[in-house]
Amino acid sequence: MGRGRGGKRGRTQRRDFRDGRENVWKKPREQGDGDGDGGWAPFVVESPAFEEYYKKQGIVPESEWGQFMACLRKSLPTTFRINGGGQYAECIRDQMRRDFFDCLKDETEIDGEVIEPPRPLPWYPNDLAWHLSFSRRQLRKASILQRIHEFLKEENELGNITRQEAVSMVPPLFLDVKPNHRILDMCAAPGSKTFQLLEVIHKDDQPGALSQGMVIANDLNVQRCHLLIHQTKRMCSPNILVTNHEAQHFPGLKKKKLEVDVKDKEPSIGDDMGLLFDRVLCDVPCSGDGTMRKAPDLWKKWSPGMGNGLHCLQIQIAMRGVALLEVGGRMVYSTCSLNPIEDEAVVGEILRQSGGCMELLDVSSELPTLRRRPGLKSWKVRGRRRWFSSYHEDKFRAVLPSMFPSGKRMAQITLEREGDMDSGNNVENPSEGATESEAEVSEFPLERCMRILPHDQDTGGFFIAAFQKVGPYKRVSNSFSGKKSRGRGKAPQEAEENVDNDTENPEAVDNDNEPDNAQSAELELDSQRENRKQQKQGPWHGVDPVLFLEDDQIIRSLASYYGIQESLPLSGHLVVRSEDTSRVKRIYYVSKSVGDVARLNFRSGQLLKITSAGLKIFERHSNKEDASSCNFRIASEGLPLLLPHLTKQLLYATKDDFKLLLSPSAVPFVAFKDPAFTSAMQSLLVGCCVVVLKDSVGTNDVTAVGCWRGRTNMSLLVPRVEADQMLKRLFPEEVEAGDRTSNPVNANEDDTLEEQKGDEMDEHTIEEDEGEEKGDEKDGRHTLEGQ
Ligand SMILES: C[S@@+](CC[C@H](N)C(=O)[O-])C[C@H]1O[C@@H](n2cnc3c(N)ncnc32)[C@H](O)[C@@H]1O
Repeated sequence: MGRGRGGKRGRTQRRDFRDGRENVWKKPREQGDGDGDGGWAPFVVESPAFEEYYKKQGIVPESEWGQFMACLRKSLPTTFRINGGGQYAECIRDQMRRDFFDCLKDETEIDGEVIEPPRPLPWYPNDLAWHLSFSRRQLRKASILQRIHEFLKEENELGNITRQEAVSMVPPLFLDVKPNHRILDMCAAPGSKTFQLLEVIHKDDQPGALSQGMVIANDLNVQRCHLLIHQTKRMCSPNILVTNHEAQHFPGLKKKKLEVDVKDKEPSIGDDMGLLFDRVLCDVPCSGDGTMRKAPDLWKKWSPGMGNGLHCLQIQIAMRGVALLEVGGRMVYSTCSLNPIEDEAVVGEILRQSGGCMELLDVSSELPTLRRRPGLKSWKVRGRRRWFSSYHEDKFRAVLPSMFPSGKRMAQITLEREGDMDSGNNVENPSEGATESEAEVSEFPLERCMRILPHDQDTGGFFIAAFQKVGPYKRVSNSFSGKKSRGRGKAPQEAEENVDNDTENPEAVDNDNEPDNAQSAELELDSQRENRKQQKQGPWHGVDPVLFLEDDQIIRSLASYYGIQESLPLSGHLVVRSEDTSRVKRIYYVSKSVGDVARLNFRSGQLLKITSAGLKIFERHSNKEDASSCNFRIASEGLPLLLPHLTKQLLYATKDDFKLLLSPSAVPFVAFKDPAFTSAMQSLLVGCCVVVLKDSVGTNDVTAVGCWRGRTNMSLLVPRVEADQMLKRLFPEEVEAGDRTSNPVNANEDDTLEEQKGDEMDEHTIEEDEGEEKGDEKDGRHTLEGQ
């Protein structure tokens, strides 16, 4: 297990600090490009269209334009977060400071080049996020930098830190999460922000007690959902549910009318209002032009159509978030795009459509050390052929009205004029004095939005807006929404008003006049339409339902074999994915909060497509040596949860014996040095057991591993690579560098893992990545080595 919750168990997270950042800045030379060296060429980092667009939008004062562009062309520094929060994370931070960073405090020079010392991100709580900026050349020259690099690489592999772009850490901080909150992360993969949310949910956890909060992490892309499951596994949290829906059609769970059961004595979630959330994070798909520093290929691809094409989807997702938010709850909308069409225009439309139920929060007093610029109140819209300063100019409906600061369009003037004529009003000046040349200004306090510019603190670009729901959501019909929708861009229906799956009966947003330049929106929506058809079929075909394990025999056998105390209730908390309990391969533990949602989902007709629920704690394991023994061994990630409640099959080893146990092959009983340990071992039943490092008991870093007690020997139930990392961490002085590397088979497995995992590199791109379904299957490799 390693070290408890929050990456402390040491799950492998092989992500090399070198990789990703620098390589992204090179691309293969086209074949036959002349020099024949087969080498690399840098990306072209300019785009006249980009410059023209943003100069016109005025997101950066003219005087700073050069600085802004120069910064965008530079590669991004490395930033990382220490995982898990709490005392353990603080220990790592202190060790890192003491051993490495303190000696670099005062800028040092290498060959006349100044080394910028590592520094904590000033706005991130408790100095748990850091910024490093060394060049490869500096790394080669200075041994201290090499040591830092190695240390971070290792911590990353152990799952103790996560590389994450600085600005991507911001949205969860403005969500003001409390440990008892129910949170919906609408577009969650690859999961870096979900991880942060889980950290807060578990921040006050005491050993043996479970948090009441939960996170539903949703993503449209199933491969990316699996990536997220893999990332968040390191939190060892039973308080997470991963779902796979179009966020704009995220199901509203409510008991079917007939099933609102009077026999239910205790009120439970969903009885009255459907499943609502205390916090909603809308980190929507976007054009991602704030990420050019790490994805320089965007320079070549960039066009205004990228943002225009996503505007509609972004509004739909956010409005679904509004509907699913509790009154009094907070929602954060964020993009890694600098484009006002994806940013302020969407925020304006959220405020417009929510008819006063959403307030745009002034969060200027929160995270005061984070440098940000106020949102724009005025911007322009770029159609395919021309610029529009105002809806007055869009006579041919080339762009969507919601893209304008006023949210109006020409058709509206006609309608207003007709209305006014009917009521005998003066229609001389229907547009209240606005003329074609006048730029529009939004009526909303959009200056409360935040735009993070790259050159302000050497980051990527980002946009964030925080809302509070101040009243129930009643859909506001657009004054020009009388026409029939052509079926695309359906608006979400509010959860409060919806008894059944609202995807069955979506109301139409008035976007029947598609903008000329919305082809990418068309493509995006096309690919999602297919998915929607399938979503309407729920319960889900081809997706195993989440079922509560009600087989008393199995539950009793687990409780009695491992001596699980009542402090960890099993009944009502164990879920499986197969109806036939004789074939159940994995058992998951869900917190009460997740269990409640799973039950509600059942009563609502299984509208949720659940990819993963809770935390895997047991895996089937046939025991050939003793058929009468328990058929389930403890899964590595379930060990931190179980450990405080175990009373049987539990051993405490001295350092020497623990080290022996971590060796690659099975260890005969007679080889252990401590006779008390050997005799305790012999008194265990044959099968899975847990060995705790004696010295770690009572510390923040309880170290334990799952083992197999055979007839004459003990072997580890931990992947080799994890055992090697544990060896290295616990016995650094004794483990030879050569011994530390895992065997080639395991190393390869994990390299593959690394490629699939992705990190902030992928989080804001709208293209599919190369993730693979892995989820639990990956743990099929927890084989009994050496038996
Ligand atoms: C900006 S990324 C999210 C990054 C994530 N919040 C994180 O911090 O790791 C946007 C995500 O939205 C997903 N996505 C795209 N369209 C979606 C939709 N209609 N509903 C839900 N998710 C969607 C993409 O698969 C992608 O993973």
